[in-house]
Amino acid sequence: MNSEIQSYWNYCWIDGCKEEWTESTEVINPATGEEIGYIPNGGEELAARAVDAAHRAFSAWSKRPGPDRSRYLKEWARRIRKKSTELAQLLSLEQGKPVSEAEGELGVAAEFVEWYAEEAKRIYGEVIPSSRSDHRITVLREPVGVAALITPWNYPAAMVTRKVAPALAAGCTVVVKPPKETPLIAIALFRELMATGLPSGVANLVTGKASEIGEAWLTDSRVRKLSFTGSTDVGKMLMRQAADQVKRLSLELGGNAPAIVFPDADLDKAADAIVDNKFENCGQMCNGINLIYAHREITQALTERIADRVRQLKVGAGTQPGMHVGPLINEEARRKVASLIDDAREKGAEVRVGGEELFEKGTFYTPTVLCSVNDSMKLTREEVFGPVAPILTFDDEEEVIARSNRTPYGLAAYLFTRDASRIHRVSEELEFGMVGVNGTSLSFPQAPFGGIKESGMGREGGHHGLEEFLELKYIATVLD
Ligand SMILES: NC(=O)c1ccc[n+]([C@@H]2O[C@H](COP(=O)([O-])OP(=O)(O)OC[C@H]3O[C@@H](n4cnc5c(N)ncnc54)[C@H](O)[C@@H]3O)[C@@H](O)[C@H]2O)c1
Ligand SMILES: N[C@@H](CC=O)C(=O)O
Repeated sequence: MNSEIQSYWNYCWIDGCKEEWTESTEVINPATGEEIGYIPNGGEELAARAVDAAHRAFSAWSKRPGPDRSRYLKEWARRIRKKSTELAQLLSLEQGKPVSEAEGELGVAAEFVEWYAEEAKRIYGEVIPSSRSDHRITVLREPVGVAALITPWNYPAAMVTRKVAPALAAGCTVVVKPPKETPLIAIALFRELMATGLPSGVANLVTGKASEIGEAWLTDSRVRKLSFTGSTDVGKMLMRQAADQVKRLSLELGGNAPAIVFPDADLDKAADAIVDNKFENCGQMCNGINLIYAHREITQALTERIADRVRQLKVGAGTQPGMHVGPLINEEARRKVASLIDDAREKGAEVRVGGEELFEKGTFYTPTVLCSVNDSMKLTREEVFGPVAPILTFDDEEEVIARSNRTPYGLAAYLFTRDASRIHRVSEELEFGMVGVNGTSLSFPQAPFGGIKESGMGREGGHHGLEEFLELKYIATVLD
C-alpha cells in the first residue's frame, strides 16, 4: 500500500497531464494522526490553468455524439471496479471509514458512472406543436459549458463520480476540487479516468487553498456552472459569489434528518435500519438521522433495541478488519460532537450508551445513545455529524410533523409505520426533499438525491441529475 499511496503524492491533473507543484500540504490519517501523503497546495494560478484547459476542450467534447462520450464513462466504471480493493484501502486510510463501507462506496461510485454512461445516449430534444401553424417550436438540450465541481470529505469517491459522470455525459468539461482531508482518492479516481484515453482538458482536478480556488472559478466567466456538495455555510457563501455572474448552481448541503417511529412499526426492523443509518461513516452522512422521534407507547422498547445494537458496534481504525465505526474526520469534528453531548447532558439527557472520547491516538468517539432528549438541546437544531443517536418522545402525528419541519434544513426524513394511509399522509406533510419509509437507503443512481430549504437546490442521480448540466435552447422557426 505504501508505494501505491506514494504514487498519488504531489500532483493533480490538468489538461490530461500530471501537474506537480512546489508548495505542498500534508494528508492525515484520522485514525492515527499521522501523515500519509502530500498534495499540491495550489491556488488562483492552478485554478485558472484548469479552466484554460477545460475551456479549450469544451467545443470538441460537447460536439461528440452521446454514445462516444458514453464509452469513456463505461471504461472509467470498469476500471474503478477492477481496482476497487486498492481504492477502498486508500479511501479508508485517509477518510477513516471501515474498508467494507469504503468498498460499498466505490460500488456506488461506479454505479453512478455506469448509469450516466447510459443516460449520455438519451439527451433528447423536443418538437412542440405551436398555436400558430406557421411556426415550429424546437427545443434542444445543450451542455452548460465548463462546470466547476467542489466535493466534501465524507463520501470522497461517490461525490466525485456523482458530479463528474453526469457533467461529462451532458457534454460539459469539468474542473474539480476535492477537500484537503481526502484528496488522494479523488486523485486516484482521476488516474483511472485519464487511463480511459479521455481527451486532454475534458476533466481537470486541482487541490489546495479552497477559498482562492473557489473565488478564481466563480469570477471566471468561462465557468458557467457550479455544483457544490458540502456545508450549508460554505454553500451560502458560494451562492453569493456565483450571483455576480448568475452562474447555474447545484447545492447539496447539510441536513437534520428526523426518523419518526409510530407505535405500529416493526420495532426490530426499525431499530436495525436506524442503527445502520445513524452509525454509517461514524455518523458523518448528510442524510444521516439526526433525531429519533419515538411514540410515547414504544419509546422504551425502541430505546432498548437501539441501545442493544449500538453496544455491539466495534470501534477502531477502518483499515482494521471487523470494525463497524471509525474515527471522526478530525479533532474539530470530535470537539463539536463532545460539546453537543455535554450541552444535552447539562439539559437533562441521559447517556444510555457511550458518551466518551476514545484512545490516545486518532479522533475516536464512542457510539452514543441519548434518551430523555428535549427540544431545548442544541443537538436538536444543529447537524450533529457524529456517532450520536438522540431519542425524543412524541404523542401524536400532527405534533411530530410540526417538530420535524421546524428545522431550516430539508434534506431527508424517515418514517416507520405499517399504516398505508399514514405513510402517504406523513410523507406528503414532511418538508424534505427525500423521505425513506420503513428503511433508510436513499442513494440510488436512478433517484433524484437532494434537498429543499437550507439543504440546497438541484438533484444528483436519475435523469434529473443530468438536467443540472444542460441548458434548454428553444428555436422558433417560420415555416414557408
Ligand atoms: N446534500 C448532500 O448530498 C451532501 C452530501 C455529502 C455531504 N454533505 C454535507 O457536507 C458537509 C460536510 O462536508 P465538508 O465538511 O467537507 O463541507 P465544507 O463545506 O467544509 O467543504 C466542502 C468543500 O468545499 C470546499 N470549500 C470550503 N470553503 C470553501 C470556499 N470558501 N470556497 C470554495 N470551496 C470551499 C472544501 O475544501 C471542500 O472541498 C455536511 O454539512 C454534509 O451534510 C451534503
Ligand atoms: N449518503 C449520501 C452522501 C451524504 O453524505 C450518499 O451516498 O449519497
